[in-house]
Amino acid sequence: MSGVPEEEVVAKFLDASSRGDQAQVTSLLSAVPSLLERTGPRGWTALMLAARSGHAGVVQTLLRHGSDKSRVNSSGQSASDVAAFWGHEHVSAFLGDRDGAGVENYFGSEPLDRLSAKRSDAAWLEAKKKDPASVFLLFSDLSPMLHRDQQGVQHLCRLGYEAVKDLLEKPEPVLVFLGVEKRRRSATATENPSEELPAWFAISSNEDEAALLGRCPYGEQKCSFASTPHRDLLHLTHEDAGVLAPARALLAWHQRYAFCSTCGSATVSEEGGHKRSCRKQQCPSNKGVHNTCYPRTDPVVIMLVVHPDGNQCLLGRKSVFPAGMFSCLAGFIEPGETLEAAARREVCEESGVLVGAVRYVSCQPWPMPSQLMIGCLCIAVATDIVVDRSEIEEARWFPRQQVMEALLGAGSRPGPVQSGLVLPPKQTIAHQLLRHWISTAANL
Ligand SMILES: NC(=O)C1=CN([C@@H]2O[C@H](COP(=O)(O)OP(=O)(O)OC[C@H]3O[C@@H](n4cnc5c(N)ncnc54)[C@H](OP(=O)(O)O)[C@@H]3O)[C@@H](O)[C@H]2O)C=CC1
Ligand SMILES: [Mg+2]
Ligand SMILES: [Mg+2]
Ligand SMILES: [Mg+2]
Ligand SMILES: [Zn+2]
Repeated sequence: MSGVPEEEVVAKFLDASSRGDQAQVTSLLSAVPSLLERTGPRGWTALMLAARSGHAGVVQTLLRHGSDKSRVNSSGQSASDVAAFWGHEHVSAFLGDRDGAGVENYFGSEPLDRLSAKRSDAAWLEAKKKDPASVFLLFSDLSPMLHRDQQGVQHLCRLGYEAVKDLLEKPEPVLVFLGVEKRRRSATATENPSEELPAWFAISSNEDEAALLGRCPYGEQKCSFASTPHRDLLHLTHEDAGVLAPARALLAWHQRYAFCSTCGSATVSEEGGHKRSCRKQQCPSNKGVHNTCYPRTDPVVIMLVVHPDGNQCLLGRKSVFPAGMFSCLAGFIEPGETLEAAARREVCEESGVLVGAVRYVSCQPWPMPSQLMIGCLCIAVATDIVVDRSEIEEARWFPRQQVMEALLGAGSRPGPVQSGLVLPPKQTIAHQLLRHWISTAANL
């Protein structure tokens, strides 16, 4: 390799990575290992270039040689961001700092098969309740029993039938059938049908918390009930968060809908805890199309509003936020309103900014108590800010660079917080919308 100008070798190496020429990448790397972290224009590494074109083999070779996958280009995009933007999911999965492989938003994973057809099969549900393989999640006032493993990771406590048997025997226990474990990927034709796989239930009890902790299979000392849901429930694994979201939302609904909102009579839990019907047979709520018997999901639109110059975004802060924290604007969708209209209305009400195009990005169940956060990217058409102080304390346009620096400090990757801006944690869709904007703006 001697005699060849170094810049020429770098260009050759980056070009081979972007074309997917694995043989040339390997041979250049064995001659000049320091090529691995050399960059081309706008801070692109070989790993980012290979990821952009979906060259899985080259990406793996570069990772094997120790390429740093957390590195970002001059626009703050990692190789994983670039692969995801170009739709190379298989590449972004193993580059993944995207926790929960393929699941974008916390609370959005679906580890259980809901098996909704079985909710009305009372005999099957009864047998499943007594099945020693069934799993029960125990809640006290909407807080799940949690335990911390040796690595400090928090999990939902999985209790067996024997540990909750007496609670199930009480009159009308608050019990919800969540579903059965999903079949393993290696499923064969001879494998058990879904009905035979372990079932999961959520049960709520108003017994003393200390007494409930005594039922924990991992030992009382290691268990606790979450005390601050907005904080404590954001540190579970993606799988547990995906089970918790429907469980908590359903239990919260049972807690608040003990009486019929049409006639005031008592309601009774049916269909594995997925319906509460009025006991009075003639009640209008028991006829035709109605929505008083079914669990609630309240749609909320959450927006990242981008300035027409493409380089700033609008963020607001409520007075209850920690110092320096700003987040995306959000608001409940009202009856008879499209999500686009709700996005425009809420942004205008809270900040005075006018929005044109609205594009859906992704959504997040938010079980505090049962919202569905519908995440959008919006383009502003008028940028003057007039804040509605009853909802928001302050709203501001933030430059892209400042958001990028704050994101690097917000937990998903190590990095100094120099920007003075604090963003919500990565478990929130607000954070993911900001990441989406940074990773899909120009320079890809
Ligand atoms: N996951 C995430 O990233 C984020 C989640 N969120 C969540 O989104 C939700 C909504 O955001 P927010 O900005 O507060 O909403 P809005 O801007 O619509 O304002 C909230 C106000 O709406 C009223 N309200 C409460 N419940 C409903 C309902 N079901 N339908 C219509 N109006 C209602 C309340 O008024 P009153 O109290 O006067 O009755 C409340 O003060 C919150 O629960 C918040 O936790 C918000 C931002 C980020
Ligand atoms: Mg509002
Ligand atoms: Mg709001
Ligand atoms: Mg509102
Ligand atoms: Zn009724």
